[in-house]
Amino acid sequence: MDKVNVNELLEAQAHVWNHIFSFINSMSLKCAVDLGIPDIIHSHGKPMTVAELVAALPTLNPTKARYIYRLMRILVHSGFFAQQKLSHGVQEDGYVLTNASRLLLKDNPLSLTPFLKFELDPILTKPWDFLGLWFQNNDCTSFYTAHGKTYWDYADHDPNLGNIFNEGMASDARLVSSVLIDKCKGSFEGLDSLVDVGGGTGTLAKAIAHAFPHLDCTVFDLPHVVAGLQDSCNLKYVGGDMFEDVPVADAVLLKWILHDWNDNECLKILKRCKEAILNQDKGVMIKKKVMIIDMVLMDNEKVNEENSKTFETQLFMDMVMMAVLTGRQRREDEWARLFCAAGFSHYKIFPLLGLRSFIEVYP
Ligand SMILES: C[S@@+](CC[C@H](N)C(=O)[O-])C[C@H]1O[C@@H](n2cnc3c(N)ncnc32)[C@H](O)[C@@H]1O
Ligand SMILES: COc1c(-c2ccc(O)c(O)c2)oc2cc(O)cc(O)c2c1=O
Repeated sequence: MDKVNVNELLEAQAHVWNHIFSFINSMSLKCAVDLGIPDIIHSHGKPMTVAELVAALPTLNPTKARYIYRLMRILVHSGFFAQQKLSHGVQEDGYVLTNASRLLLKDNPLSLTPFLKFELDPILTKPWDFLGLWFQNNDCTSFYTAHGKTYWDYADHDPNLGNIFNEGMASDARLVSSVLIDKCKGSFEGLDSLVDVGGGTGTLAKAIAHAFPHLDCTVFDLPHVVAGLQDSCNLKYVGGDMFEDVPVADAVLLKWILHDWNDNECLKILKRCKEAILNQDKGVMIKKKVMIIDMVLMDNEKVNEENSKTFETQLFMDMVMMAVLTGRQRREDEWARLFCAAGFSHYKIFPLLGLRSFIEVYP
């Protein structure tokens, strides 16, 4: 302690405090979404004063009205709302949306609210309280330590969790599909068939089938996930287990699948995918491939001030995969080892999806 000067001591204290309270950012955001604040400001159509906001909150207890500006103050700080002058010459400010809060509007087709609701549901946040204990016991995940059962057993007895999960995944798939179809069009051209392995309820495959009407698309997921879902012209649902067998196609898509699983499990999945594309007897005209949408974890040495928030978010997701499932995020060298071990010859990474990349892997 002697060697640390007073400024350094106080800076260190501030750093520790900031991290002690960081969860308040997530929870304040969840609170604003629970109260419907982004939609209320959006419907107002012009900068909204705190008094107008308070008056428009349908379920607000009147004794809490005087606290709303404090909730808004932290959310302005974290970039979810901004303040603008009401009009020329008027002193008072009103709240407006930012690009981030526009992504939380209920009617935005790309809304991330379902993903927020899934990730911040108490069932998913409880495991964080048990992380320390998990490091000291034999449990497979901190989710198990918190709840006494795996995520899958929990979901079996709580259908609501399955619904929140599917809606969260579908909301992400909507955003990704809009970017993918725009930026990676060329990757789908020339293919006759595609299977989306672990495709959930089919949000991504539906968008691809719509954008490429000549492409036969299959959504492949566990039988209970696809049960009762309706096929349409160039889209069909198939139930099964990706560790056993994957339907044949020119290309296999794996979005947010491999990060759920450990290396041995990924190897099994990738081998089944390779068999699926090689069993499609089409000669050499079509370049068969496995298409992966997942994170490529940044190398430590490449992290700088500009990209440090992106790296932090990637690390958050890596921790989520550790706490809830047995998966992980992987660096490029870790991906390359997996592809090689599964018998693929080469790969290309297209860093076009923000935190995630589009990776093509060739047999
Ligand atoms: C993280 S979700 C990803 C869903 C979708 N690809 C997306 O990104 O929106 C993982 C998906 O894998 C499916 N899944 C898990 N185990 C599976 C298995 N053995 N065979 C096929 N699908 C499986 C789950 O049901 C779930 O829909
Ligand atoms: C709760 O588990 C999470 C999954 C998941 C659930 C069920 C399955 O059969 C899976 O294969 C995966 O997936 C994700 C994916 C994410 O990108 C973030 C998550 O928090 C989760 C889960 O928590």
